[in-house]
Formats: sequence, structure tokens, C-alpha cells
Amino acid sequence: MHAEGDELWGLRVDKRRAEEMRQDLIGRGLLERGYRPRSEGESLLLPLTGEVPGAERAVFTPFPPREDLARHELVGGIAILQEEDRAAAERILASRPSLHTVVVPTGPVSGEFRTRALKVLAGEPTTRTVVTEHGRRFAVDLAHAYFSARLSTERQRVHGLMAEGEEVCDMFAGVGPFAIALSDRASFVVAADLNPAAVSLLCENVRMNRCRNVLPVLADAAHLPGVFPRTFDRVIMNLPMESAQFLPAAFALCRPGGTIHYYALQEEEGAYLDRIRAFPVASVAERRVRSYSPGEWHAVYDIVVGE
Ligand SMILES: C[S@@+](CC[C@H](N)C(=O)[O-])C[C@H]1O[C@@H](n2cnc3c(N)ncnc32)[C@H](O)[C@@H]1O
Repeated sequence: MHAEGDELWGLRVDKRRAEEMRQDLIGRGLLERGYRPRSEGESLLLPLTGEVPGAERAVFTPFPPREDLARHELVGGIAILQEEDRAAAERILASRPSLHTVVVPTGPVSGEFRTRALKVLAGEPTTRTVVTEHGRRFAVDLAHAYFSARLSTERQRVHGLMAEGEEVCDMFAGVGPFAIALSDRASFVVAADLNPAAVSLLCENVRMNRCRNVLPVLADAAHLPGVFPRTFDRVIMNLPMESAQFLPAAFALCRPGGTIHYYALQEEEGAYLDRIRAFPVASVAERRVRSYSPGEWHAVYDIVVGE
């Protein structure tokens, strides 16, 4: 035991790859999560639960107990607090070296673009950050384009359902987390959004992830069948509040035997089945993705399109 902390094994990583390495170590159960990583110039020393090749001994400071920190959500280097409490924001900022900003929403997620106004409480005055998800990196701007890390498991599930070489259309792509996650199995992905800020970040993310088969499109999803008079193997509809009105476009875009993933917020099982069955459907399977608020959940309908 040292005055400033405890001596542990640590892994030295380049700061630009630190989040990716951190996620990798978490996945392998090797990150010692009770201690603060050490910042040293261009590198970060990540505390480990044991020795790994290339590890070195170093002194790490324990994080303050979790219960001292106000509840918050992490999106890349930004923490989102639920209340405007500047002292709490400063404590959160100090608790993790990977954080650069703490914000509080000043309104609900709203409007066509599904964005919300945010106020910076501590740290750098920005709402932009980079999120790492399953080895992919996404530039996001929480004030100007929708992004939620909560669907990352769902994106992996859809990825797991895909056959090699599928042609995919993501009708409400946002900054591209579905489109980019699916691109390595797809032959190509059309990724559309109505929000110019989202499409601009989507272009950045396509570049950053070196995707060569994702086509960002600034378009209203209702017009996609006219813009692309062809069909796709898989169509993603992630506009949970109101995507029923886009079902005609989705069925026009999906080939018979192809799959539409239709996301919806609902308060009862099967709430959208009648609207879906108004179209040619070979089969439909409904599942709960995650809870949203008491009594309301995010559901997905996997629809196999009929003849
Ligand atoms: C809930 S977000 C989903 C974004 C993305 N799929 C994700 O998982 O992060 C819905 C997106 O649909 C976009 N949008 C809303 N209406 C649209 C429309 N008529 N056509 C195309 N995109 C639309 C919004 O700008 C927003 O980025």
C-alpha cells in the first residue's frame, strides 16, 4: 500500500486506442475497475486484475465509492446527469480520466430528429464525443443528432442473423451505428436519415471505420422506394415512436423472403401486429429489446416478407 494508492499490474496503451483497449480488457475480465487509469503523456496505464504479457507494475488510485456519485449515463467521454448539479458534475468528471464533459438535458428527446437540448455543467464546452462499440468508433453530437448506446446488443443480434453478402437498407440511420455494425457482413448498406447533422456525422463515421460499402443518403424514408427502385434483403426501421406510417415504404424496399426489423415503443404485447399484417407477411416474431419507462418497452418485430 502506498500513500496515493495501491501497486497493481497495468497495461500501457496509446490514448487514441484507450477506450477500445478498455472495452477489450473488460470483455476478457482483465480490467481492475475499482482503480483510476493513469494518464502519462500520450499513453494511459490501465489497471489490471493480474499480469498479462507487456504489463508493468504501477501505483493506481482507487475510484471514490460509486454511491458518492450522482446517477448518470455515459456516452463516450460525456456523462449525462439527470439534474443540474454542478458540484455533482465536477465529482463525476474527476472520477474517470476518459470523461471530458458532463451535461444535463434541458428538455425531452423531441422533434423529427429525436434530439434534445443539453447544457454543459463541467469540463469541455462540447456535446461531441467518440463512442466505441464492439470495436467500431462513432463520432456523435448529443445535441444535434440522435444516438443511444442502449441498442448495442440489439445491433449485434441483427448482425448475427445476417448471411454474408446481404443488401441492407437502414431507413432511419442516425449517425450510422446499425449501418456500420452490419456493413462487414453486407455487400452494401444504404443508410438514410432526414437530419443533415446526422448524415454529416454518418459520413465521418463511415470514413473513420473505413467502410467501403455504406452509402449515406440525406432523404425522407418515405421517399426511399422512389430514390432506390429496387429491393433489399434486410430493412432496418428504428424510429420507435412513429414508424408505422413508414411500413408501406419498408415493404416496398424489402424483397419477398427478406426481413424487416421494425422497432416500436409499446405498452402491450403485439400492439403493432394488426398494422404489420395488413402487408404481405410470411412470418413475424416479436421480442422485447429493453424497458423504456414503467409499463412501456422497446420492442422489435422481425418480419419476413411474403409474396
Ligand atoms: C431513433 S433515431 C435512430 C437512429 C439510429 N438508427 C440509431 O440507432 O442510433 C431515428 C432517426 O430517424 C431520423 N428520421 C426521423 N424522421 C425521418 C424520416 N422521415 N426519414 C428519414 N429519417 C428520419 C431522425 O433524424 C433520427 O436520426
